[in-house]
Amino acid sequence: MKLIVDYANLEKIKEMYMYYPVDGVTTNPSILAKEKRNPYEVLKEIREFISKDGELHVQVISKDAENMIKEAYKIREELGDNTYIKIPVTKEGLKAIKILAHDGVNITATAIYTQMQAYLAGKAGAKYAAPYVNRIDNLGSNGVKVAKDIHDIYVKNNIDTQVLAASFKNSQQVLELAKYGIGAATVSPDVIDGLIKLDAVECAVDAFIRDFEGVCGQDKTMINI
Ligand SMILES: O=C[C@H](O)COP(=O)(O)O
Repeated sequence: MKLIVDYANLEKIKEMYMYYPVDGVTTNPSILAKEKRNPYEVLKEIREFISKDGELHVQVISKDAENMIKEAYKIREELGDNTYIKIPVTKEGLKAIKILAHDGVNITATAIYTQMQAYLAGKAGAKYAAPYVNRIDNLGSNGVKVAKDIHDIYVKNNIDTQVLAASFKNSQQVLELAKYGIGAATVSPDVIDGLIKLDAVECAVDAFIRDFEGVCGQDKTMINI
């Protein structure tokens, strides 16, 4: 399972890349709005940092297929042809996905709440489909199960689309989908930090250091004993 950073703040993205084995960056209009400046400025800085081959996902704003397609080409012109264009899976979105995928544009089908949205997006040629795990949970359904079902539907129907699960609020949701082997999860920095934050680990490391210092003295390491 790829691990992608769902964020647009460059400093935070740099920190995530420094500490964690992450595979790319996803954004959406709300995430970009938090930066409070021209979204293309923000996205170009991210693109420069992750390099031209890094995986970057950027969402269109329009609601009709014709303008979604125009936006897709503008985004590619600004950020490179390998940029994944996020298109919400509405009826108009499906029309745009079909046309763009046919033209070789990388599509991430987004705003997915149901298995059937994902099935149709996959058949239309999307490279990724992004079910919103936590938002589905908040509707009283089961986001992890929806994401697993979508993975199974693709495998059983020979649809060459990967699940890129999104909208995570806790480690358990990420763990369940990693165990299932879905294609990718896009996760906010605070939830990524939570994947490894465990007091027991800190306590174990501190105990090792105390034992070592008991024999070798304080501030000693394997370099200066
Ligand atoms: O682009 C979609 C987001 O990953 C949704 O995440 P959120 O539910 O935390 O806003």
